[in-house]
Order: sequence, then structure tokens, then C-alpha cells
Amino acid sequence: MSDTDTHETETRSLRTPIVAVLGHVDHGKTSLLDKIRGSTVIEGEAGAITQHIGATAVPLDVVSKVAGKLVNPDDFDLPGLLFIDTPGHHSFTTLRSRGGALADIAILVVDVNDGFQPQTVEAINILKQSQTPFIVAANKIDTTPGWNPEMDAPVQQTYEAQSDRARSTLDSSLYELIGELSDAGFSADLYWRVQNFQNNIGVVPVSAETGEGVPDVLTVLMGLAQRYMREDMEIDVAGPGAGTVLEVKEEKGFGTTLDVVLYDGTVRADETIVVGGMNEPIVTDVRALLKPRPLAEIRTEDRFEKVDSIAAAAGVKIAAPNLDEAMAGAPVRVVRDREIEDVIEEVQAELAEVEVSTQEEGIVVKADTLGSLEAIVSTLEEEEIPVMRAEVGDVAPRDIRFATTAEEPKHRTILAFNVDVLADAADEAEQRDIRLFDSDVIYQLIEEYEEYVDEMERAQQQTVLDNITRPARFRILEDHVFRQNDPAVVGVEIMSGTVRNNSFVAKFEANEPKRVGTLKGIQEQGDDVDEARAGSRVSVAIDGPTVGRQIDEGDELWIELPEKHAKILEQELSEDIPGDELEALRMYLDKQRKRDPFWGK
Ligand SMILES: Nc1nc2c(ncn2[C@@H]2O[C@H](COP(=O)(O)OP(=O)(O)OP(=O)(O)O)[C@@H](O)[C@H]2O)c(=O)[nH]1
Repeated sequence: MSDTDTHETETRSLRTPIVAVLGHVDHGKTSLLDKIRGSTVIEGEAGAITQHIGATAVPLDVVSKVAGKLVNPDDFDLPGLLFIDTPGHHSFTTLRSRGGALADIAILVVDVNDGFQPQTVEAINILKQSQTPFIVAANKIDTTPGWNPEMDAPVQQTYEAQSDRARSTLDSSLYELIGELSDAGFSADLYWRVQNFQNNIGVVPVSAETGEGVPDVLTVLMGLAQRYMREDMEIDVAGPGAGTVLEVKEEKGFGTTLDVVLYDGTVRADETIVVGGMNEPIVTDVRALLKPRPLAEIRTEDRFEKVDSIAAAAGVKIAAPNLDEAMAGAPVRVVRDREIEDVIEEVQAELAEVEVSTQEEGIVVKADTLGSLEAIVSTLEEEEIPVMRAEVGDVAPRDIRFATTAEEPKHRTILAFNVDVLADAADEAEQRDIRLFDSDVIYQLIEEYEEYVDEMERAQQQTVLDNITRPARFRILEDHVFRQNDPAVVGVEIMSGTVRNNSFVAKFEANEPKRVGTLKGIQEQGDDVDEARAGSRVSVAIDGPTVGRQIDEGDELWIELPEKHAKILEQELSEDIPGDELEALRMYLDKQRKRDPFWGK
């Protein structure tokens, strides 16, 4: 970054890096965040950490106090760390900025006993996609058998103090985890062995319960940010603010408000802002900028305190008119001295960057935020599931009506992520036979849909198989003619396939099947049956031919296959029919194609 093009009016400054916490359910995301906040409250003087809307700021001096000798504040000029309060990759994907992830760094929490779980993999993929640097917190080390905790200690100190047995148990869990990271395409190691954090992921053993390793987590985050992100943290702090909507919330006395994470510039209490809306960008004037009141004053009537302005990086609540259609995950921009049209265009361009491509045929997806919508649609794309409409918002009757326009039955489906299904929409879905899936876990939503499609396809195939003529080859046994005609009754051996009653019987003459009659009865060991499988010997009644004329002892007979059925069997069902039946089909096709190479194609 050069200083030569810096405008004179600019006030360059380093902002706080934004940190997000991701990981599988119950691996300890919330506990770790609470521990970081809790220990910093204790260690720092009152008010040292500041509660923002949706985020917590931990200033550098607090980080260094907690981290003790691990951190030398003189090595750093970044002001601290801003932790997003809502953990989970859902909020991570929601939080975007200018096309990328809003979080500058992430902590991937993995239960050291549990290792990789589905949401760990999902989180890793999201981090990979957004190219967000991260560290791995190998959490719950205190549950290692024989562990002797030393509250809030740096991890190497407490590790050295453990028994050999506890150490080696922990080691093997850690190495397993490092192996899993490597399988996922990341070279990783215990953080104190990592030289280059750009190529290697640092693993920090930690306990959110005892605080062991928490100093290390803060140190590594701070070091990573300082070393690799410092330049990106340089902003014009007095410039027009830019941020991302974290949540759209109804707030008593303020109407609809926006919880915003500001990552650039400043927003003032009287400014005009542009916000991404469901239909078009919303232009509105800030009515109030709100911060949470300090903990000590939480009992007062209003939970919020009005401020005149707020600078990045920070979490803030914005009260303004006309915010009903604002979307979580959408950009927010302060207009200041720019043309409103230009800012609207900027917001539109950023919204257009959300890569949600739809097709003419496919399913309908509804999600609560732009980021989650993008994450779902990209996963669906990987799974080759086409999407016909992808929108932010609750499932409404018009979505149901739209879903009915899908041609394929398996696409007459709505996947709803973290949104409500309006009551009349649920009714309409039932009436119109539209399947609704809802979940707040992406992989579950998609897995459920795929299972449904599999089930549906199996059922469809079964119906097709039930209604299609199936090939079979059989032979009239010598000395087993029980009746010459009307109908002819003969003993046969079935060589391949399944012979069914009421099918047409054919005999090949010069590679051309000639229909000789209809199966009008099958007897197996004296009992009437509807069908008989390959390998069995049965007597059959064939209506039509006379033994000694159209058919004879030793003749090879076939169930006559309509050309259309032969084609479906070969092209679509060849994997679903038994091997001997497939063999009969191939032989039948070979004979036909000697005469007509395109038969059944
Ligand atoms: N012994 C021990 N228990 C822990 C630790 N971290 C978390 N737990 C426990 O594990 C459980 C899950 O922790 P949470 O922090 O709620 O996990 P989470 O990942 O935030 O879970 P969700 O918010 O449901 O996704 C809780 O019962 C915690 O008390 C740890 O380091 N050691």
C-alpha cells in the first residue's frame, strides 16, 4: 500500500480484525467465546472489553494481560480483536463484505475427543471457499483421562505439568486431528511448531471449561492478524461507513432496526444510508445509532444507549424508517458527500455478486440471509441439483405456486433454511402436493432432500418395472408334451429371466421373433402360479400353437418383448434387473439387431 495516493482529508487508521467462531454442534463454540469474554472481564479493568451489538471487542492491552508473557504489546499496532457474538458457520456465511467474508480470521472449534464431524467439514469448506485464514481450537483437553487442570494457564505450561499417560492420550487425539486436517487438504501442526501460518494451520489445544490454552488462542489470533492482515486493516476511519447487516430486528420503541457490523469508515446519527433490500436498495435516514448499555447499567429501562457516531470495526444497531424489506447479509453504505445513485449502484453491484444462479427447471430455495442462500445454492450446484428460484424470506403461498411449475416431480420441492413457513403456504403446499423441507443445518437439508429423491426414484422404477414386459428364455423339454393344442400344454425349463402368465410367446425364425401364442397358465409341481424364475421346470399352457407345427419338443421360446420396453430395459433399467434377465435381454437384442441394427435404440 502506498501513501502517495492518499487524499489529504483521509485519516488512515488500523481497524480491529473481525473474528468468527465456527465448528460442529456442541464442540464448544459458545463456551469458548464466553470464556474469552469472561476471562477478559476478570483480567482487564472494568470496561476494558466493550460489548457491541452482535460483537465483543477485546482491546490489545487486555489480550496481552490475558496472554501474559506470550504477547508483547510492543510487537503489535492493531488495536485488538472483535469477536462476532453469534458462533456457527451460519452467521459466518451471512456476514459478507464486498464479496468476501466479513470475518478476517476464524477459529474452527473441534472437540479433541470427537474429531471431525459433518459441520466441521462444512465449516472447513466454507473457510476454504472464502479463503479465510483460521486456527483450529482443539477443545476440551481437560476431559483427557487423568488431566490435572491449571486454570487459565498457557497450554504448554499445563501440558508439561501433566502425567505421561495424560500427555500421551492427548497427543494421540491431537495427531488424529492433525491427520484429519491433512485429509481435508490442510497442512497443520501444533501452533508452536508452525513457522509459516500462511501455509500451515496452527492447532491450539484448549479448554473452554478451565481456560487452559485461552491465552494461546488470543496470542495466535493476534499474531496472525498482525503478521498477515495488517495492510487489509488499514482504513480511512473518518470516511463514509460500510457494513453488513447481521440481523433485521423489531425493537420496542424503534420499529424495525438493523444490527450492523461496520468494517469500514464511520456512520453518524443523521446520515443517509443505502441498504440492500429484498426488491431494491432502500434509501433511508438514520434516526438513531444504538449501543448496548454497559453491563453495570443493564437494569435501566432501555437496553440501548444513543451515540452520535461510530467507527469501524464495530457492531451497532441502526434505527431508521422503511427497513422492513432489509435483508440479513446485505450491504449498508453511508452516502455522505457522494451521489445517492452511485451508492445505490454500489449496493446493487455487491448484491449481484452473490452468486446465486438459477435455471428454468429445478427446486425452490428460501433462506434467511443472502450468505446462507449463496452457501446452499453452491452446495446444491456441487450435488448437481438444479435450482429454479432462490430467495431470501419466509416460504409464502406464491413460492408454492411457483414450485408447481417444475416439470419433474422431484423438483416440486421447497428447501427452507432457517425461515418460517407461513400457515397458508403450508396448506397450499399440501393441496398442491409440494414437498417442503426445513432445517437450520445445510447438510441436513440437502441430505434429506437427496434421500427423498432416491426413495422417489426407487418407487418410480418399481412402477416402471411392474408395468414393463421382461425378457425370458425357455425351452420345451423332450417327452413333456401333455396336450397338442387348445391350449398346448408342455413342460419347459426356464433358462433365464422370469416367465409371467398372460405374456406373448415368440420363437425366433431367422433372427426374427414370430409370435406363436399367449401364456395362459403356469403350473409348478401341480400348483397354479403367476410366474416362474430362471432355473425352474414348470408346465405351461400356450394358447395358439399346435405342438408339432408352430412349436416342437426341444424348441427355444421367448417372451415377446415390445421394442419400446426393450429400449427402456437396456437404457434405463439394466442395473436394476437380475443378471440372468439381463443376459436374456442381451441375447434377444443381439438376434433382433442382426436383422435391424437399430432395433430398440
Ligand atoms: N469439559 C469440557 N466441556 C466443555 C468444553 N467446552 C464446552 N464444553 C461443554 O460442551 C457442551 C457444548 O458446549 P457449547 O459451547 O454449547 O457448544 P457449541 O459448539 O456452542 O454448541 P451449539 O451452540 O449448540 O452449536 C456444553 O455442555 C459445554 O459445557 C471444554 O473445554 N471442556
